[in-house]
Amino acid sequence: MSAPDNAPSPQLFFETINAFQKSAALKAAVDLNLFAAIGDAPATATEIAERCQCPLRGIRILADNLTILGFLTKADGHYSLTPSSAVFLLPQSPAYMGGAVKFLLAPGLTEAFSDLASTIRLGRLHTTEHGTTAPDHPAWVEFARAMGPMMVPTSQGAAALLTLDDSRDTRVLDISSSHGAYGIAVVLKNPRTHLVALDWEAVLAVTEENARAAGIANRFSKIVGDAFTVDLGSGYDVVLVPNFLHHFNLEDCTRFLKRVHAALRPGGKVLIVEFVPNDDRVTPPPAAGFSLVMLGTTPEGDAYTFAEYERMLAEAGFKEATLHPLPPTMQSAVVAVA
Ligand SMILES: Nc1ncnc2c1ncn2[C@@H]1O[C@H](CSCC[C@H]([NH3+])C(=O)O)[C@@H](O)[C@H]1O
Repeated sequence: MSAPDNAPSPQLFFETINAFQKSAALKAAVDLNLFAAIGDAPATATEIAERCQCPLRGIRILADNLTILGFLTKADGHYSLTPSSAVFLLPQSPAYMGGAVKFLLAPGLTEAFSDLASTIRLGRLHTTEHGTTAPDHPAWVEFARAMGPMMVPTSQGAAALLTLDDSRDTRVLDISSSHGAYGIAVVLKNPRTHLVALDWEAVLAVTEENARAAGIANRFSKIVGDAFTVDLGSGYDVVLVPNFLHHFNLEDCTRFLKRVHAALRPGGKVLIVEFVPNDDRVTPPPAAGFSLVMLGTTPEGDAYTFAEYERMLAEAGFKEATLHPLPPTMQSAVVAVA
């Protein structure tokens, strides 16, 4: 006789309280280069241990655990990569995400979650005053180096939403350019477009490196400094605002969007990329869950709904706000006209 679906179970408690062990196992596999050690041919624990130059016991237990988690499959004592692991966890893959481990599990970030109760009770971060919104926060250089490959599908989806006039020279401003993936994707699609990238100085060095590698160095310039106060310039055809607004409160986002409106030419577009939960704020889980990241790492950030973006954009002077999910990613674009 099987238990009814709603029978009390401690399973969720154990899965959640031990979730840090899943992160630790995946981080160990990336650190030990275990996915590359398997590659495209099934391998035994002994073979993997030899290739990783580790004692057998740890590799066998780790490989079994990664199989339980769904990163590997196991048949007849041989481990293989799943299609997703081959795409995202083999270092030679263009979509390799192993580098993101450095940012996502950086001590500063995990520490921010070490006493969430205090953060909630105090109504401010328990570790630092400004969290990741501090000027020149060093985590953003790590982010720019580590997260670029993860942003490629989202940036291409976002670029596909924009049609730029190819009968004249056009200009795009990328706010919080970081790795540069968003601005570069637009410029690569539009041969007469010039990219202006804005971020902190040390981060812009990474943007510039990536712009050069993408072959657009001659259509690239920078604005260094605080996006809330630095001169943004004017007459842009498009302003990209990817993953920036969620760090701030609604009033500051609206104030910022007014600046963006003033920087666009009439009829120009703002394209925001964000985690956009439904009005219930609990679905879809990946987008809705992002607000916890902002609770842990910023003083006032949040994941805003489309209705909230519509209000902020209208107040800032924009019209025709539309929402565009960017599958297969968990993010959406909000586009509006100046
Ligand atoms: N006040 C600020 N002025 C300029 N850049 C900022 C500011 N606050 C945060 N940033 C940058 O905003 C970025 C946030 S992460 C988002 C990066 C990129 N747009 C993406 O979608 O992947 C980081 O690169 C920070 O350095």
